[in-house]
Amino acid sequence: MLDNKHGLSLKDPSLLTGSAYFNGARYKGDKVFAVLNPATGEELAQVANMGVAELSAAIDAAHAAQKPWAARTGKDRGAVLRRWHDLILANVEDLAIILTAEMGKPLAEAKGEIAYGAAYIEWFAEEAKRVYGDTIPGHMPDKRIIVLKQPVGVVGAITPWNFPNAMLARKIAPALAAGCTMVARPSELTPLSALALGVLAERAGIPAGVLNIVPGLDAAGMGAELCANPKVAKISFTGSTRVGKILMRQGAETIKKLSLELGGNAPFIVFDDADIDAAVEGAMVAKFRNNGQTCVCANRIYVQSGVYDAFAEKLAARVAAMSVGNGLTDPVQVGPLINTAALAKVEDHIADAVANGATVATGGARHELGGTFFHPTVLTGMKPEMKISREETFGPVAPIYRFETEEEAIALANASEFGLAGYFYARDLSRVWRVAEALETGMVGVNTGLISTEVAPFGGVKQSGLGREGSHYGLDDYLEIKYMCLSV
Ligand SMILES: NC(=O)c1ccc[n+]([C@@H]2O[C@H](COP(=O)([O-])OP(=O)(O)OC[C@H]3O[C@@H](n4cnc5c(N)ncnc54)[C@H](O)[C@@H]3O)[C@@H](O)[C@H]2O)c1
Ligand SMILES: O=C[C@H](O)CS(=O)(=O)O
Repeated sequence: MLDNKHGLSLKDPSLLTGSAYFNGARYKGDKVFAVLNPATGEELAQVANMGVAELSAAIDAAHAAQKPWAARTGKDRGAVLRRWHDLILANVEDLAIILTAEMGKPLAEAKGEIAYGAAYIEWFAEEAKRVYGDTIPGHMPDKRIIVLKQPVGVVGAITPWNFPNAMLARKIAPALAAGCTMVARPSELTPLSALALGVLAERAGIPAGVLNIVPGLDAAGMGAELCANPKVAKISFTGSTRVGKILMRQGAETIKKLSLELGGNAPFIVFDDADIDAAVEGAMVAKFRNNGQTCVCANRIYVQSGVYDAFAEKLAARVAAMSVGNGLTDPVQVGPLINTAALAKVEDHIADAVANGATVATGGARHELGGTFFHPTVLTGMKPEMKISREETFGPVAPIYRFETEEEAIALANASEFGLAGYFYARDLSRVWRVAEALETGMVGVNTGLISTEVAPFGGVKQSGLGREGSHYGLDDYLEIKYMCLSV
């Protein structure tokens, strides 16, 4: 698809914009940065390099817009969100092309992400009408107790590059449904998807100042401003645990509310009573979705001794058959890694494992396409002391560890400071309950490798984050509880 704007074949070229959007207006300025296509290295667009001054202006706009936005009924806010949802789905082809071009995931996965992000908007368009309070029997005859739920106020959002549409939609939707306003700073690697969402938000009738999207290279400075500015009530962050800790420290000064969706290191356990073919299919999804660049990806695969060889052989065969290429031009399963740093981490994890006795069952090397393309890889003979056991690979490497007993598998799975997702395959019902309850994760997939949905509470424990996104729980993170004591 190489015609019209920036070499992309878009039905609506106005969706590809490099201008920041805040206070209902677009800003480009003379300071810009380039966004590159990771599959080709070509420049896609030049994007406004906004800084702390522009971010502060956007925060002022969000603050001024918040009370009028909250004063509208939940039903009215929901109707605006619904219009935005409908516009996103009506433009799914263009949004997916922009997403694949800047992030690299195959077009089919990009379309899936757009639909997934829109599902959060649809969900919270409905939830906007259900911000319920309580009445509590008074503690004295002349007292009446009412519990109100009110929006927290201005929300600062910072999002990652791996799901540049859905990770932002999953924050904007509950925030605006609750009556909050938002200033969002997308990843400098993939700002175009966020800016396209802004174009459609304006068309949907989201008022000026309610949603503000401010790209910029100064991630640390802009994050510090969001954390320090007293007009910002809450930080909603999705990204690495490393940055999450920085934001927690910076937000402490003004007691910022926090939603943190951080790093993972998901265990994927296959017991000897599992359906092995189903487990292989589950591992393919849990490991290789988005080329392994997903927070809930299986990072460690533990297989019980009796089925180890059969599982490893089947998985290696499926992985070896995966097609690799430019997700924009070819119907491939695996695109490029986002950048050379990601490629270096994948190679480092493989080299460390092999140096400590692991075997490459398939893959293990850069792809002939060059750039950041890499052969999907399966490693066997893995040991807990290897780097890949304790670090999030965030790439297409499936390390398979052998275990003997259920107790050993649970101990191995829980030996991590992370606790986002975990998966296991087993058919014994008592085992299913024992293992699901024992895993120290926020989410557990049982006989499935795909758990992400807007109807369920997404989030982690330990150092994988705070709070939940999606489901009816997801609105709570954007609401304050107020208790009213009425003398009658
Ligand atoms: N739990 C989840 O829902 C979830 C979802 C997607 C990604 N992630 C995690 O995100 C990571 C991959 O994404 P990434 O590479 O974009 O993460 P990252 O933490 O490097 O960057 C995330 C965002 O923070 C910004 N940032 C970087 N340094 C900052 C600072 N000092 N202050 C403020 N902002 C700063 C980045 O520019 C980016 O916009 C992985 O660890 C992955 O597990 C988690
Ligand atoms: O990278 C993790 C995101 O949360 C993606 S998903 O929600 O699992 O699809």
